[in-house]
Amino acid sequence: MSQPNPLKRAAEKVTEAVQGGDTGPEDGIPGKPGPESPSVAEPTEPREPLPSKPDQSGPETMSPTGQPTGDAQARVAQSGAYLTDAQGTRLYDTDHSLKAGPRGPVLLQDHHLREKVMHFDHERIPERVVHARGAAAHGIFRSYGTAASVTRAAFLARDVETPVFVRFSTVLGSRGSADTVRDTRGFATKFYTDEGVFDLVGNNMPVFFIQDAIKFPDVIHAGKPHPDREIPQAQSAHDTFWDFVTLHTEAAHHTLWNMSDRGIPRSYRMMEGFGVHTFRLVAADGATTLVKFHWKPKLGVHSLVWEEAQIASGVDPDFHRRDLADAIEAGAYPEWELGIQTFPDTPEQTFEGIDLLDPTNLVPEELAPVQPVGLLTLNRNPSNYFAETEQVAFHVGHLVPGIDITDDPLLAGRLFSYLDTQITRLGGPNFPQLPINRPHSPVNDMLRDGMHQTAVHRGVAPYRPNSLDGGCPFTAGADAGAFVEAPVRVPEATKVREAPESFADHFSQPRRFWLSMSAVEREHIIAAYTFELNKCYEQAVKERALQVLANIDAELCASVAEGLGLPAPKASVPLAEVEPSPALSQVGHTWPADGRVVGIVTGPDGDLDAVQALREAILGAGMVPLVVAPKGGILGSGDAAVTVQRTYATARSVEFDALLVAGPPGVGGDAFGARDVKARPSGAAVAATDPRVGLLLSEAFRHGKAIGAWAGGENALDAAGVPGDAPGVVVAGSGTAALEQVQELMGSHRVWERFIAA
Ligand code: HEM
Repeated sequence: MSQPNPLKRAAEKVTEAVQGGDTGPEDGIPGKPGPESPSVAEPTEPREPLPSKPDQSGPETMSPTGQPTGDAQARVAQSGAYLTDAQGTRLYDTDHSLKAGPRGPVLLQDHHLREKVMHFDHERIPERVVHARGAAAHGIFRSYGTAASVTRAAFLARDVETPVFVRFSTVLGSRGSADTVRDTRGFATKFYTDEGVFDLVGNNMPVFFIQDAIKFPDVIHAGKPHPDREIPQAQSAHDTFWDFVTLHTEAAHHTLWNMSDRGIPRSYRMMEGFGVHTFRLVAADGATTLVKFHWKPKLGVHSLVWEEAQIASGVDPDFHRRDLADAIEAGAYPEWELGIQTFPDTPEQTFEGIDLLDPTNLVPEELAPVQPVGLLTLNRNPSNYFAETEQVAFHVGHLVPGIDITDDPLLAGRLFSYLDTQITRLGGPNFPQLPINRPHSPVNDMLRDGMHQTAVHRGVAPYRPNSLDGGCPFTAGADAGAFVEAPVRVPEATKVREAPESFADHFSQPRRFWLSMSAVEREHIIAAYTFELNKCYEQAVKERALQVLANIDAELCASVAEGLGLPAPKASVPLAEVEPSPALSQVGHTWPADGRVVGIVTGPDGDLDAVQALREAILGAGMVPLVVAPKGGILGSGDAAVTVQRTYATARSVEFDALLVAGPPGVGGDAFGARDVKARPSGAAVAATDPRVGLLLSEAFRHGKAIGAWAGGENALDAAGVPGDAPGVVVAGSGTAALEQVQELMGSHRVWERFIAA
């Protein structure tokens, strides 16, 4: 990555987060006046402002046109040295209700109690009906100008910088569900352009379950917990999900993506994003081009393995949220290139036989290369989760001149759904006035009043034309920067409730995806189907699922059938002849190790000088070192002192991309703190290894992580049953030599040879 080495504070920061080292802000609230308080006529409390944390600046007031005024008075209204009630009256006590004597009943007249509890009672708003669980960040999008020939969108002209807000999410789970469940991930970007807000509301998969939005309530009903017991949470491994996706075989492609490693990303920072639908770009001269949007992560596309995802759901349900926030706070800003695949805007709207209006289709990059058009950098965490991440309102209808829609029937329903749901979720129609949703370009609408109106509109004639308010604002043509719909011809047709014939092929695209996978990715897919279908109770659902798989690939079907203990059916349609698309596989590419997490496992008697040198080397390489020791605190003293970030009890393999095992100064020393374990096992080799370290190492080995050891650290490998000569296991003469080899191994993300299928 291009930032200066950013990770100096990462390790300490992570420690603070885990160990609760951050004691939080001071409240700056003055104490209640003592008995000798002077009379009200002589205020003697300090007049100079005390430090006020957290920043409670109120929202800025809005101009009549809905713009922030920057009015300092209004912002000060919710800050300052003194705690006040909502009306700005200073409080002397907020811990005791007003009572008739200390042991007496609480008085109804306690207006402060009522206000405080009333507000608390209404703190929650409905969670999103889908994508409820999410994490977000602010950033900048800088365009390369390479799209300027096909779109007149000003933010895509050369070297334009546009502020953005990006929210990542899971789809099925509730707001408090775990991050690492198997699911599609949302990847929604709000561009605050000079021409208005553009939202690219995409996913980390390029295809969708259904072809028509009218089925969206159905597919979500099927995926959400069962309505009787409200289980399972954030899971597709249940009967109703599989019932739906096997009855609606158009879902076969997206389901296959969900069962692949894409369903369990390693990090939001390491996910691709897709606009899914085909959009239409409009150039300055009015020429139109069909286009699909792609986000390509600079750190590469990486996934967890299923066991890691399951462990993380328990040991750190906030795994992805924490990863994103920590990386940004440490200055390791995640980056993605925005790219476009372009297609001629023909009346058929197909490309190489692929129907571009069918959102269950992707176009292989080998047929239409992704052309980079700009760089997204996320560089600031939100300061308030509710105000920003929860209240942000994305909408596929937030378009700017130069970007238009197509007749994809799934997109049509979305154009209705987002605004509609936000009226309930955000409590009325004025949510565009919330700070996170405000455009950065001037707003001069004629929308008035309504719940939570914060603008103080002036004038008497909110209609156009008028002759009272100085005439009326101009409406602009395309040449003056207006959004003008591309004048696309609508075919003459009869009204029907039907899908086009070209939407009927549900299996050739999933077959291409399957054939494009490496052996190890196929093994993961088979395991995922087998796991999920074994969680279903209904035999008929399992049998139908096998029929869908038979129509994709015989080997896939036979392997899953074997795991289910059922016979494999024959395909009921001819299997399509398709060319694999190597770009779809995550294996076989080499990626930078930037931002990766390397665990250094040591004990109190470990080679601390080497550990210290290793930390520096890891930081210098743009990665994050985390020292793992028997307990928290500081190991050693003086120059060799090493801060511990993870203890043996808290470290699990999922958190690390690689492990380095520090040897003791003298081989045979008690480097791994077995003394801390009550049930210490006997036997010389085992005695040197804490069983929790054994678990960490054996997990890391199973998960395909690169592992290095030096100066006796290999004893711990032996004790954990990790063969020193296995692929991706390095025993070196020094910590830095081990790191060098481990770093190279990390380029391919995992040691794929360790997986059975490889
Ligand atoms: C290509 C298909 C789709 C994609 C890529 C997609 C993506 C997303 C994303 C990323 C979000 C979360 C936005 C956020 O972070 O706030 C979201 C929310 C939502 N989506 Fe979709 N979605 C798709 C299809 C649909 C369809 C067909 C409908 C309805 C007909 C729909 C309705 C919704 C609703 C109601 C929300 C909640 C919005 C809110 O409460 O603010 N989506 N979708």
